[in-house]
Amino acid sequence: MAQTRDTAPLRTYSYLGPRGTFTEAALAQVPEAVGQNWRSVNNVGEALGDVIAGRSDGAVIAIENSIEGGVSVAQDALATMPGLRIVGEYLVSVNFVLVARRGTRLEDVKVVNAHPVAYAQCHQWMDATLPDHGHIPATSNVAAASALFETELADAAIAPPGIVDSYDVDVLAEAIGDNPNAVTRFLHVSRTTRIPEPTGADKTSLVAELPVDRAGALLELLQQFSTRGVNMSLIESRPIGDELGRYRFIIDADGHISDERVADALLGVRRFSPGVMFLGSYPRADKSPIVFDEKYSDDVFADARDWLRGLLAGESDVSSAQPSRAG
Ligand SMILES: O=C(O)C(=O)Cc1ccccc1
Repeated sequence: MAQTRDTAPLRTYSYLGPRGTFTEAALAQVPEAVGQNWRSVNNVGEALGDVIAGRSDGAVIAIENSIEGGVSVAQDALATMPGLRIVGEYLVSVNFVLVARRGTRLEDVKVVNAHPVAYAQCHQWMDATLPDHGHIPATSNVAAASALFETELADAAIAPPGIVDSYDVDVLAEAIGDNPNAVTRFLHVSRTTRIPEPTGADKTSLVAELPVDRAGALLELLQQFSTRGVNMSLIESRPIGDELGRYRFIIDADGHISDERVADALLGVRRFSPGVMFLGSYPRADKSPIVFDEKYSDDVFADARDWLRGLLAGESDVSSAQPSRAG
């Protein structure tokens, strides 16, 4: 096993490769991964499988794009592979170029290699510029370009701008993404059950199923958060897959599981949902502090609990009169 100078073994992190992908740029932002062993893999399931099997200590996976929305394969993998925890999130700006083997002209491009998420983000440009093109899916943005040198099935590839540093390609068009401000959110996933310390700017992710055939069940799920003053930054449904019409919900809530209001909301979800999975509490990539109403602060929850404990212990209710809280 590889060793550092002080003989501590290097940790291994799996990422969607090969080198030069946006996922690698996200991994480069993970402080504990710097200087460690990076393992390039071909898909999200392989990266998470490495973590579960102990081949890697962590994995970085794309989870959401500002144009395309949730990366469903990553959401489904997290919801169905037990033993994983999210310990961090990172943002990477994504933009794309169209590249080809040297000498290819744009008007000769008939078939394009592209990662499906990248392809979806360039579809306006592709449809306007190459209206009759075909698409071959690639495992990653860099694999799309490298495949140009393995087969001639495609004439061009959608790739990150840095591709020119590693491959001998012509750039046929730059900035072909439909939105120049596109951002992808990546998760750092590990096997640890140790929850990162709260920072005041945290996020909690979970997956919850609804009780079947109950009117208002989704509203009731949302109420678990709203009645504790917890904002949700994401809620997305994904089919469970066993039959039509059954969904699980992927939820990101503002705050940390050690915040009383978040813990109380999780207890509510646990009581209500037939299938709930805690995915982790971790610092937000934008470091923006969570804003919440004073009546949902930790002190107010603790005060209410003390009051109840006192009543159960036979204390009089009079001494614990609390200052009134508006709202
Ligand atoms: O990491 C990459 O480069 C990928 O191929 C996955 C991807 C696809 C589109 C946007 C961000 C990440």
